Amino acid sequence: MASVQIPGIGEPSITTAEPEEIILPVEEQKTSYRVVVDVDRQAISIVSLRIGEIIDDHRYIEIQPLPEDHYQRMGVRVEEIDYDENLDIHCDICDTFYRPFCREHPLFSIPDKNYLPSPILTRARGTMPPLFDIKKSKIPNAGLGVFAKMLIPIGFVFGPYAGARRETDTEIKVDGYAWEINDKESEKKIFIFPLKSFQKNFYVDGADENESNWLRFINSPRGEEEQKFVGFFNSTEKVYYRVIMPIKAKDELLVWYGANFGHKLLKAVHKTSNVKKAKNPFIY
Ligand SMILES: C[S@@+](CC[C@H](N)C(=O)[O-])C[C@H]1O[C@@H](n2cnc3c(N)ncnc32)[C@H](O)[C@@H]1O
Repeated sequence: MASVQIPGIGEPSITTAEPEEIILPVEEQKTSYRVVVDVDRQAISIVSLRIGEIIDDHRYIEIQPLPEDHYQRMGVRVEEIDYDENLDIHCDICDTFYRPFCREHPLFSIPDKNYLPSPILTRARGTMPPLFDIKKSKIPNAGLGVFAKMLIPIGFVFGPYAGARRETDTEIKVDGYAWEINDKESEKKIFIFPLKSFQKNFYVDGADENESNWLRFINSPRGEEEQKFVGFFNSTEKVYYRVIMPIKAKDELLVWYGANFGHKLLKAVHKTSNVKKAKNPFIY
């Protein structure tokens, strides 16, 4: 799976922190690291193995080895008092803050499927990784939705959301397919690393299936119990979707659309707005 990368390792735009200099005791220098799915926790994890030690393949499904220098660039723990929403992430599994992200439970990016232009398959459908199906949503009147074919663990990241760039909202013709990228006061909880300001607001509009990718088929949850997936920005001004609770095979993927549109949709369609506020800087 050479094309799969851990954000911050393969993609410096997400986490470009200078590594803290960590001097390991001689014993620990003989350690090797593996990126795995931890089947018990249903999450992406890193396991460390001493020389000669064998991975517990009842509990872990190995994805790829992790070079020592990459491991050293992963996050360090920060106290809640030092927490900076622009630099740090809250790991939901450890319930601890890390800069820039958790050393044991990193994010793991799953790329879109390569799309070969075709008259019978739109770009949006053709970019969907083989882990999913598109079919009628289980939410009444919500149209199509995306369903998992297998367990999707905590820590998987999909994206970026693809679409046509729109400079103003008046250019958006269909409601519900455009992400607004901005740095307004009201949308402060954006993960920006390194710190920088966006030049101006713009929109990524996925309404057209031939200008977007499969993420445009993902619906919004009706309440907290359905919220397993969140959208977040990074310094590349792109929107990614991140799994925060395991998604079981056959479950529909539902992503919280953000404070503005998400609540508007819930109020308009389901007469509720019961979605949890989380302390993660990626969630806004
Ligand atoms: C990003 S699209 C999702 C894909 C869409 N269902 C389709 O078939 O193309 C967002 C639109 O889906 C519908 N939708 C998403 N979540 C919904 C929900 N919880 N309840 C009702 N409609 C929803 C709304 O029409 C919304 O504008």
